[in-house]
Amino acid sequence: MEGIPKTGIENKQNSKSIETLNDLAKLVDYSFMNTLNKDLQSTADGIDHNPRQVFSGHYVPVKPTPIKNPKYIAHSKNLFKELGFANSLVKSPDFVSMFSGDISNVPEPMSKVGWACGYALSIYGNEYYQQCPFGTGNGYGDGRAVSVLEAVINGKRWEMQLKGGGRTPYCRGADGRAVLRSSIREFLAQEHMHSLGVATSRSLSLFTSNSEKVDRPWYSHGSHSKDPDMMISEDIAISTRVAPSFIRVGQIELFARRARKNEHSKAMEELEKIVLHLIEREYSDVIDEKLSIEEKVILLANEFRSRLTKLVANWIRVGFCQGNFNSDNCAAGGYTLDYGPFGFLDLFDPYYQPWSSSGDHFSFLNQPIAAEQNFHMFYTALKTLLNSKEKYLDELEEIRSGFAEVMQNKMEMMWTSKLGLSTFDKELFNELLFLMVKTSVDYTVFFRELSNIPKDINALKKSFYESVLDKKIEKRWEKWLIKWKSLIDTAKTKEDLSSQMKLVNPKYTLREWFLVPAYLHAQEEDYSLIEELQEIMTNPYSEQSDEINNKYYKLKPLELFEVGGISHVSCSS
Ligand SMILES: Nc1ncnc2c1ncn2[C@@H]1O[C@H](COP(=O)(O)OP(=O)(O)OP(=O)(O)O)[C@@H](O)[C@H]1O
Ligand SMILES: [Mg+2]
Repeated sequence: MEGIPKTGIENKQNSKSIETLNDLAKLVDYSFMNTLNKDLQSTADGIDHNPRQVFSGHYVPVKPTPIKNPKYIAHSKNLFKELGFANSLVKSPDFVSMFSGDISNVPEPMSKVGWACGYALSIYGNEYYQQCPFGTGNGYGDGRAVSVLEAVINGKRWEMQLKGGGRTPYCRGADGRAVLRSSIREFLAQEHMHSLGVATSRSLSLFTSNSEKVDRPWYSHGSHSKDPDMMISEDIAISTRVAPSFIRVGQIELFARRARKNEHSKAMEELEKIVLHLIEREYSDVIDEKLSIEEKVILLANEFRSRLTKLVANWIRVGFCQGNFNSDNCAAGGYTLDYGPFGFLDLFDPYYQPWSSSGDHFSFLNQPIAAEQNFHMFYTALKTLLNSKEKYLDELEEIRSGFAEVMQNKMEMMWTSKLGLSTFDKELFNELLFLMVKTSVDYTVFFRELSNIPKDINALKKSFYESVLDKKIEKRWEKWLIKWKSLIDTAKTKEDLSSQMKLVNPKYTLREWFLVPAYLHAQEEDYSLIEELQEIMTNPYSEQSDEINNKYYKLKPLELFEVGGISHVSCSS
């Protein structure tokens, strides 16, 4: 299992557990402030909450806006343990203040001002400027995400970022807030993905406000409408997410676009600085500091290609669809970022897409292509740094043009492991795809049942949404199973193979219809379902109690298909 790729910092443990904010303050390290540029127009106090253009610099000092009357909802016990945080820390008044947005009284040397970053947007390989209210791209970036801390904890560098932390210059006139519903989804999903062994940003804590609400478009009960059909008033929340950095492909693009257009005298220097920063934060274990910038760029492209292809193959392995895989939602460290209109598959559908506004671009089995489009934008940005040096341009081009093949290999390896085989069998796989679509199969239940190495197709029928099978299709399933059995690794005992497959095919995934009651109850101040889901979904490969099995290992009820807010969403807020 792997989480976020290692940062290469020596794995030094904290000398003692972190019980107070003062203990945490001793570990802070804002070294990026020495190497990156601050926006020159900003003032040091960070009271900079109105939308405006940010023309240069890598970050803008921003003071987060606290939520009123913060109330604890959840924290990740797993991440707390990894960081060496005592569980009692989460309820201490100074921790609650800080991670609900009030950093005005944090202990020295913690910064009393946070920061937000600008980034560009490309959708499916096309540069966009329209989403910026000024039409220039200078007003787009972290509109509601404010980082508040960087620290080296247990030998790893972590950045902590409030999502929903109030307006920043990039807010585009919006409120800078996140609602409780979407914050619960993101909070649970990040830790679930980590437990599934998929690289991701992590969840630290989640606080809601006891008294502040905002209006958001949403669906009326049982609505089949594609877009929300009403406005609702929702509680707001701040969740804190944690990663080695939050640099996005879009961020590298922003500086490359400025350099390409020679927008100001430091544009090229700022591009180089952000790329070196990315390498330092996310790739220092594989890229030697002493190499030339060109050599570093080549290694970076190669390693990011490797991480991104692995990431997307992993998404497909666990049935995850990111939903809005634009370049600004694509972390340059190669992990999952932005759990907005994401979804876990119930019914297997290659075109499954939880975000009703995206068409097929970001649909389930198109994610490798969407990733390639983001990689193309990353490549285009990096090219700007190679100073027309042919040798390096050729190498970079080769990495770019090899993306599809590397992706295909990773996909084949992934399917091979899901099927418990040692080599990829195209014919067997294509027939399975056909049958899964034809029979309307539940993706998670099917692969988990297959992991039991059933003697006939009866056990697999548990995963079929189709209750009556066409005779011809039934015969094809039987034939398929016989062929599959003839190909599985006979050197292994049935038990060994089954255990191996169960480590690849999760039993429990965070389906949207599990999340809906959890956030609805939370709106009534009942957080028990959040706790229950947290427990179950951080052990997704384990066999759990019969009660949990009956409740969470099952097909999606038919009446929930095509219902707005359950089967699709139109925005993430
Ligand atoms: N309520 C809001 N107030 C201000 N800015 C917002 C708000 N909602 C979204 N944004 C900004 O709009 C852009 C696009 O939104 P998107 O849904 O991709 O992001 P998000 O879920 O807020 O962000 P992230 O990618 O940081 O997880 C982002 O730059 C985001 O910061
Ligand atoms: Mg986003």
